[in-house]
Amino acid sequence: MPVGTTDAAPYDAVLLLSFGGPEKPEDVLPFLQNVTRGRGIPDERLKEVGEHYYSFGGKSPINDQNRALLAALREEIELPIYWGNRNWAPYLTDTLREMAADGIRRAVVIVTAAYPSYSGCRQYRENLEDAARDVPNAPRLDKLRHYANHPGFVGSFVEATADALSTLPEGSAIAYVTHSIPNAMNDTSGPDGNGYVDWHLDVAAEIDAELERRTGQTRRTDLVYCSRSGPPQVPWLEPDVNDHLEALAADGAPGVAVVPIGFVSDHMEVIYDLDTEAAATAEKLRLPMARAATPGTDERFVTMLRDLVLERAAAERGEQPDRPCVGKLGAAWDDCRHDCCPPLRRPARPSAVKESA
Ligand SMILES: CC1=C(CCC(=O)O)c2cc3nc(cc4[nH]c(cc5[nH]c(cc1n2)c(C)c5CCC(=O)O)c(CCC(=O)O)c4C)C(CCC(=O)O)=C3C
Ligand SMILES: [Fe+2]
Repeated sequence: MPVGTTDAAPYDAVLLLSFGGPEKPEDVLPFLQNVTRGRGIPDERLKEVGEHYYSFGGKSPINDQNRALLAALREEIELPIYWGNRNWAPYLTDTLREMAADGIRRAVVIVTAAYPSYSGCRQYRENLEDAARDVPNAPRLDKLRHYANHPGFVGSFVEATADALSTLPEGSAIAYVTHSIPNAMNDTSGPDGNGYVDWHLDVAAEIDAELERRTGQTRRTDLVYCSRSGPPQVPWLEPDVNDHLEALAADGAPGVAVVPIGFVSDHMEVIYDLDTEAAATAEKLRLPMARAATPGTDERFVTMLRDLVLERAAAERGEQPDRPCVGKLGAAWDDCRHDCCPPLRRPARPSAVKESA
């Protein structure tokens, strides 16, 4: 049954908030400027990342992924669902303006990033604040809890990993992959620090455990990283997926399932850094590799998002909803603390979404 307007009270809309990406070659440079403004990314790295986009015709997959997710969500949720991005059209400010014009007073925000960190959480909230400041009568906004350890998200990756392994030789390894971030950013991720790595390790352990329950087999599994950026002297989370493939090949691994648990859909990092670059590394090493699917519009993922909207609505009405989660970390907080996931080089700014003290 689709979620009706009564179940979702006090919300009168949903906002899908994403990163955004270029649609055509002329968009690539202005997009990269939006993303990296004031972040000290070396020109070399920007040129390189620009080439990743040009090699796909200047078009990122992320916007079409979000259009597909919107269509799937609209089948499940009867409230109006809006879409806005941090770094490309439809820009968040325009979306909030449209919501205000439509008379939306209070919306629940789905972010297409599942884990705590400045890049995946507070940066989205700061951009909401910046956008809301420019919009008279902007709606009140609540962001869903981090959902990486929700059974819907983990379940989707369990199936995808099982599918990938089924195409590989017996005894193949699993490489869980996420976006690298500066070590210093991980140090302050989540309310107690190290949240980015801890959450990924917990999700990986749950997928491992479920696959072991199903098959009775254990195998080598690791958490590794892609898409490192920033100046070379700044330490980022390692090992890089390509170095890891070298290590697996040297150890005689019969194959590897590459499982992008850090990504909710096929972003550029997935189709370039994994499907293009890492796949070429594996080929060179003659290491059989299969990349597991991302959640995208998988039914478990879409149903999870619907359930999280209902859960949050119930909590805001003062009820005590069930908060499904797997792993050892427990369900995430609804409202982030004002001091969690701070920016690296300046104090935390106010955020448009509710925070706890
Ligand atoms: C943790 C994390 C996620 C996952 C959470 C989430 O999904 O938000 C993520 C997602 C994404 N990152 C993306 C693209 C880029 N990220 C960059 C740069 C950076 N990412 C960082 C971290 C993350 N990024 C960081 C610490 C930087 C350094 C600069 C800075 O501190 O901000 C750069 C600049 C060039 C470069 O430096 O590589 C680009 C172009 C796209 C769009 C892809 C598409 O088009 O499909 C998506 C979904
Ligand atoms: Fe990024």
